[in-house]
Amino acid sequence: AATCSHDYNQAVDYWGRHQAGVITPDTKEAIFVAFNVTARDKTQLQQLLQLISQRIAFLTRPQTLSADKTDQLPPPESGLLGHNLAPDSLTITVAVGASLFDQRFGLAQQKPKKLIPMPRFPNDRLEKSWCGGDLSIQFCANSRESVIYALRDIIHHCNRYMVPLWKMDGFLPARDIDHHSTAINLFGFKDGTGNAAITDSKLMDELVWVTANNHEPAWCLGGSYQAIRLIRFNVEFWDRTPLEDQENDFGRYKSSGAPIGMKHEMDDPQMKRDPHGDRILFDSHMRRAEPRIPERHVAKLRRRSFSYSLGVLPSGQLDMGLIFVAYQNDLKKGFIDTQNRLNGEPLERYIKPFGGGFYFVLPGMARDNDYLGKQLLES
Ligand code: HEM
Repeated sequence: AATCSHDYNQAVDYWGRHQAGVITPDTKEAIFVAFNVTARDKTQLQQLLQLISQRIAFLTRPQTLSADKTDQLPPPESGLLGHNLAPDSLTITVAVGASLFDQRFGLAQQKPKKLIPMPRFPNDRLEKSWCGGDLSIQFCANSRESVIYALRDIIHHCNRYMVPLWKMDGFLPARDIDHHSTAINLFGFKDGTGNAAITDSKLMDELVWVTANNHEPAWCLGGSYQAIRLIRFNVEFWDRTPLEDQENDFGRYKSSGAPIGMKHEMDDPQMKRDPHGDRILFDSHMRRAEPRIPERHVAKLRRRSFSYSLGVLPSGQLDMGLIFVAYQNDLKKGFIDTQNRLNGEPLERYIKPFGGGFYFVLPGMARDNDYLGKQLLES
């Protein structure tokens, strides 16, 4: 008989050299929220980061709530998870935007060298209310109520010092997470096949984590640049597009995920044996993003995207698409150069980026008496 063995008590360590949620395993649910900081000076900013860090330490481990309550006061927590707080693989990842380094907190000298506000790329139609923010917080877990609980808790404890600007809910197919298969996106294609393996720590240092090689301010070591892009899909148009065109747009088969001309998802596309782009078109998403000239990982980033699905647009079309997320230790060689290679790709007929931002994921914190951003504020 089939067994359901979902372990809600599963916990992901929040401490370490790096924050969790960047190269920890994919989850079924996510929330991305950008905040503006209303703290008035550096001391209040420090209090904010300490508060967030304490909440992360609390929320990401199993807890039993104490029974004492006063009916004359608001309950201390939302109650969404009942009496036992089970983290369900919750990770909370905090990153800072370029605007945090303006004159308010005296941090201009400490700004990560490559951190800039997200520019407009040619196919973008950016909506201001979906862009930027001083902070980005990524919540990931395997159930919707777990990420909502964590978001509500953090806002409850920290709203003295920050206000939410925009929020987007994301998901990955539960069946793919449960089966450890590559998640299928809302175009029906396996998304993540070409990603560098999170188990290869040397490669993660080369692509994702800031190391001494990146010549960043010392406090940045162990951090990473986060690029978030909110990308709307025209799924009605896509669903009327012939399969061959869909597959040529990506350079991979829809059902197997194999590179065109190959059998299996993980097969090498052997682009050297296709020098004229007869098999995998030069214009395909895969070949533009990762031309493999001369080597693998021309795109120096690691993707960790989620799908989103909202309501109906004024046009009567469905509002759904991708929360594209990339982590890299060099925003230029990672997201920006890759996006510039993709500009003008045939896939653009079906996609419209409308929001997001660039942020820098703070280095990790130690298990006790530490807080995120300590190196930044005390450097
Ligand atoms: C509408 C948005 C997008 C969709 C639907 C999409 C989907 C896909 C799919 C299906 C693949 C092939 C499977 C795989 O290797 O994961 C892929 C590969 C890739 N995509 Fe995207 N993607 C989107 C946007 C982007 C953006 C904005 C970037 C970066 C700027 C990007 C970078 C890459 C890279 C680097 C690969 C790996 C290619 C390889 O290693 O062969 N994608 N994408």
